[in-house]
Amino acid sequence: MSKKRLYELAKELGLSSKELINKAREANININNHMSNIESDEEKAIRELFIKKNDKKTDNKVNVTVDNKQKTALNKSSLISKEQNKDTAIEDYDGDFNKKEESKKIKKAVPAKKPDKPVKRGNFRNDRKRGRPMPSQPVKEEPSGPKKPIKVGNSISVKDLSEKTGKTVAEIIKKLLLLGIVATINQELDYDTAALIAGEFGISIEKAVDKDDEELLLNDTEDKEEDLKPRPPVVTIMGHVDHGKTSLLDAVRQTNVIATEAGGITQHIGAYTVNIEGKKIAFLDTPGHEAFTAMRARGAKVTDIAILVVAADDGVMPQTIEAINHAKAANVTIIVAINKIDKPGANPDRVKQELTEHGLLAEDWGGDTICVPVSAKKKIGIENLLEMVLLVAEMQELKANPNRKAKGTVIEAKLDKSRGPIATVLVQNGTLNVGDFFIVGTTYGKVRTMTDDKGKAVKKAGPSTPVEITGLSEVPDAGDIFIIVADEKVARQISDKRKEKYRQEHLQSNQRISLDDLFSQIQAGKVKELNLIVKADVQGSVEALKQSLERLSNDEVKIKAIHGGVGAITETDVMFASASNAIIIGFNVRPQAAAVTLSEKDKVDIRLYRVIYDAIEDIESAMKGMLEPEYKEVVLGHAEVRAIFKASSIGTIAGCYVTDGKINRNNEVRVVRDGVVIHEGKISSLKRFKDDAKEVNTGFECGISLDKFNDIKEGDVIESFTMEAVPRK
Ligand SMILES: Nc1nc2c(ncn2[C@@H]2O[C@H](COP(=O)(O)OP(=O)(O)OP(=O)(O)O)[C@@H](O)[C@H]2O)c(=O)[nH]1
Repeated sequence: MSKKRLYELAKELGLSSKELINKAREANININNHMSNIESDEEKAIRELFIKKNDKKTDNKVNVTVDNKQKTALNKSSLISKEQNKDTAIEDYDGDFNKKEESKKIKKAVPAKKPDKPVKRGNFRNDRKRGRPMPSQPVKEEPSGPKKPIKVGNSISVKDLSEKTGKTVAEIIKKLLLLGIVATINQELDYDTAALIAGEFGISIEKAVDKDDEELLLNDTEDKEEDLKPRPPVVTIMGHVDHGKTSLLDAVRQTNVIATEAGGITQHIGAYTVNIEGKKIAFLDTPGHEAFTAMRARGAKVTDIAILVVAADDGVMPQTIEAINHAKAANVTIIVAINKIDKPGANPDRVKQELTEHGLLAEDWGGDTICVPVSAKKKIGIENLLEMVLLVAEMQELKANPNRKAKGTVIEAKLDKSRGPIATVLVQNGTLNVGDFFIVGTTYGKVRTMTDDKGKAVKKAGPSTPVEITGLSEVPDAGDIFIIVADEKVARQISDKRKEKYRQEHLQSNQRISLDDLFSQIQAGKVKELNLIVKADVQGSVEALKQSLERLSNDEVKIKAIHGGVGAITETDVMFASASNAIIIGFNVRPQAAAVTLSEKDKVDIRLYRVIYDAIEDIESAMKGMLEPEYKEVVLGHAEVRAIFKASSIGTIAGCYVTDGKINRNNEVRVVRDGVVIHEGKISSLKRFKDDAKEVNTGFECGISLDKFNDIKEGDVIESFTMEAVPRK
């Protein structure tokens, strides 16, 4: 008799695998995971155990706890074994209420589940970034002012300082006036000024980390266990090139479209949701581990499950291994889809064999990695794969609280000509509503419209739902965290704070490159690279400019267009330029007012053009200065040493006669004795009689002293010269 898998038995009993494992463990039947095989006597014991338990429950008049999930399992199990289902599942669970009542009672019964079953949830997995508890409240002030130091971030408004210190606004403004600062109630004071003013009142001040302010503003609270509801899993598809990632994504999407809404036109918004017998799975649409890792690098944790596609005719390849490592590093469960099983050369066992070398042991070989044979092309095994995804998701007990302000991650973002900045956001917790104010990265906005992956306008989006939104003030980056805030003021405040922080962190003071003084900066700093940010009215111009400008690079100066985009020059562009010491080139676009202000503050050079050629020519000529110029020595004149005077205070003074050209005090000189250069250096003093002279011309006498050189003799020739840069071609 073939052994039964635990999850199969769970299905039959209408339980989650996790519940069954827990129950089995109570009875000392040791089972590792939902894929474990169960001996027939164990199966019997479990059945008995469960039936007994259940009878007890019915006796005690406790509602049987079958949630929707289990109900689906019940229904599904009927496909497998209708008879058994009748015998065990329905009768055992339904106890004394009739079938019609079932769904109503089932729903009602859910909350009773917890107290009824004190099962320890050891491996509770939760991918949401949990909000930290609120920082302690600001110190309560006594009328005389607080004893403990008050916390102030990088800046604080006069009003807030008044509140924190317990002093009136007038008192603070008066103190400021005494310091020569004319301030208004809403004026932001920097930390040092705030500290000074507080000090005047005998109140000490402490630097608060910016985050504290932000956390207070975000007012993010941790969800209570009882508020958490199951949420759909979020899945990423990874694998080696050509193993069928895109085909599989399409196959999954099509399976769903045919099953649920025939003819529905799907939109590519970066993610989509599939519906499998009432249960949802969210798929991220960008295949490959690069996108996954780029997101993770930005601190975003989006994926719950990774489907690793391995072509059955090709086996484990370098990117398969990479994908395994990336998924493991992110602690994401891997399900293997052995693809292309329709091909004549397909060898699933070889794939499994190769996977063992990378720490993935197939479950039918005794391990716990689910491997599903599929053909993306022939649409074989897709539903089975999706069922496995749901099974793993169930084990993970993924949960979120739909009844709170939404929080999520940007999956994709772009600038749309007519609609402005657009982002696809995956809601990870809470529910997103049209009209919500949000902060995302350094930018903010208000959800104006929301569209789902079927192109349908929606008003709400719950956990694990991807939606495309409009109403952003700028285009965010993929991986940016998206958080709903109380109102526009808070959104703007946090955005300002983040922008300022970003600016502070990336500001390399006095190292700004500008086209005008590029040359001298290069000389001083030996800069060999010119970073450009290119903004233009249309994508075509962006690309054309980027390419033409980068083509100006040569061996000595590299031109790098580090960023290109369509639309006005924004504050973010200036920040980016500031951070990367770049020059902004605008073609047929204007900078926004805030961008101009910031560029002046941060000394970011913005160049605006209406003709591409002008832009190229400008950079080209700046580059000529930028190149380390070739130097040529130019001799300016000679003077003959005719007498030597020693002065204790100055040292040796050479009495000279300028024979040709001129001697300029600021130019370099060399001392030539019998045709040999014995010294090169600077003039320390040049005099005509008693007076200092700047320059002495041919035919005149003068007194010359040299800097750090006294060994000068009668008959020496002092040659004045300069180095002149020769612009390169
Ligand atoms: N016979 C067969 N061919 C398949 C199957 N799945 C994908 N292919 C083919 O394999 C090739 C690569 O498939 P893609 O889906 O583009 O693979 P990918 O992994 O997305 O490739 P990249 O996007 O280049 O990384 C295509 O020619 C597909 O038609 C399958 O199940 N059976």
